[in-house]
Amino acid sequence: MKIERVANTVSLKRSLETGTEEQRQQVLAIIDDVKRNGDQALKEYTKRFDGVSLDSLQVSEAEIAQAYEKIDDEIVQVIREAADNIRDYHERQKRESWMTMKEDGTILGQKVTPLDAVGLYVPGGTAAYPSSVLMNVIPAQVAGVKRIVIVSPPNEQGTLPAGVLVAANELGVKEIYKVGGAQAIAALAYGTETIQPVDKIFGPGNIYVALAKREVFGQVAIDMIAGPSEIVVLADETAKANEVAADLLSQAEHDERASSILVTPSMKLALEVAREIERQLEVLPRKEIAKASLEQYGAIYVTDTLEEAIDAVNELAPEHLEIMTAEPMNLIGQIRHAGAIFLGRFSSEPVGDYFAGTNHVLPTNGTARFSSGLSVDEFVKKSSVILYSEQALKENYQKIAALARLEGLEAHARAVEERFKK
Ligand SMILES: NC(=O)c1ccc[n+]([C@@H]2O[C@H](COP(=O)([O-])OP(=O)(O)OC[C@H]3O[C@@H](n4cnc5c(N)ncnc54)[C@H](O)[C@@H]3O)[C@@H](O)[C@H]2O)c1
Ligand SMILES: N[C@H](CO)Cc1c[nH]c[nH+]1
Ligand SMILES: [Zn+2]
Repeated sequence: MKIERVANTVSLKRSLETGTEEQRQQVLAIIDDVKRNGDQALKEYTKRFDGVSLDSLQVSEAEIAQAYEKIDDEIVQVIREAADNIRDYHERQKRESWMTMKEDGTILGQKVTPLDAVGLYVPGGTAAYPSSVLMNVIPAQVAGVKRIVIVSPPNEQGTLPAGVLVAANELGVKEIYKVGGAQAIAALAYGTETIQPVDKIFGPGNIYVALAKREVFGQVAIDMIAGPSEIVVLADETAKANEVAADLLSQAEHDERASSILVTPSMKLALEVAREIERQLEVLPRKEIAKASLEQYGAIYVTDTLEEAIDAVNELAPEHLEIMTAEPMNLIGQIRHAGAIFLGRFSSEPVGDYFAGTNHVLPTNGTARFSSGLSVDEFVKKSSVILYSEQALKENYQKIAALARLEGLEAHARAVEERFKK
């Protein structure tokens, strides 16, 4: 990997795929077709893009049972343990409704209500992660969402990966449909004979999925348009090069467009990590993907001081930040932008991807500057509650009317005055 000497101005070489006008038109046509022709359109696109003809779109009990036969019992136990950790963490994020009463009898509050129905898109191919099923479904359940639907494109055998089905079944998800791409997003937004519409759509996918999510936004809510995975490791001379290299590779193997960056004031560590990466890369099964990712989007930045390195991290605003310095806890206050912060050498990034309990759906592409990872908040909405007493309105209606007239809204003013007309 290339080593660059930098001060505090660095940039993450990010790639945000926006799609072509032709792809957008194609997505619009698919959405329109699903709106008009429902299940029939879903089955036709599944045949065209996924190469399978399906009689039924819904995953059957028999498919779930077959999935369990393909997965070791020990892995099922591990899925359960990870699910418990994720549930425990997200329970702490739960917000309660609240009310407050003033002396004049006014009651103000906020009513927290779970969304009625949400849809989770699970991408096809090697990106069908059982862990992402846990990370999306559990916060929805903690929030109290009643109806949770999963959609995902079928494989050549006309079913979904065993790990995805087992993870979904372990959480008690009953509605799982074998449909992917823009057609799945259209079905979740507008409904078909088989798939009832939902209120919000979650989950990553390829460019067709991303474009479809953008198009249906407004009809339904969407979570975010997630970009490729990112990791920045902030390390000093106390870090172990083999561990830093392994963690950088853990995200590079996700995608050719993933970005893995080391920022360090130690040239010695930089040189060792570069060598370790070459060594470890050679024996990685997903070597080609990781190599392409490191070549295009990877970097080792060497700064003069640790302070400059911290500035660089804030500039990068990464999805994942690992701090491997002598006293990682002492630096946390200076980190302003990062989706998740992993402290110390035993908090390797995959700990968060799978098991610690924190969510692995995190802001990418620098959006950690202004947004946060997936949480229970994304599965609820909040209604303001107002109960004004007679005394409170009597004392304040003339002020309210004055503000209304300032805005030229006479009916607003008269509405509050009406109560006190002699
Ligand atoms: N950011 C994250 O957290 C994260 C996690 C996992 C996966 N991903 C992303 O998910 C994506 C997975 O992509 P994938 O393609 O394997 O699965 P996918 O499920 O996103 O897309 C498959 C579907 O794309 C549609 N499609 C394919 N070619 C088409 C065409 N020419 N016209 C119209 N529709 C077409 C088909 O309907 C097919 O079912 C990758 O881009 C990966 O980076 C991101
Ligand atoms: N690191 C990914 C998000 O950036 C999430 C993931 C799923 N499985 C493994 N990793
Ligand atoms: Zn990962």
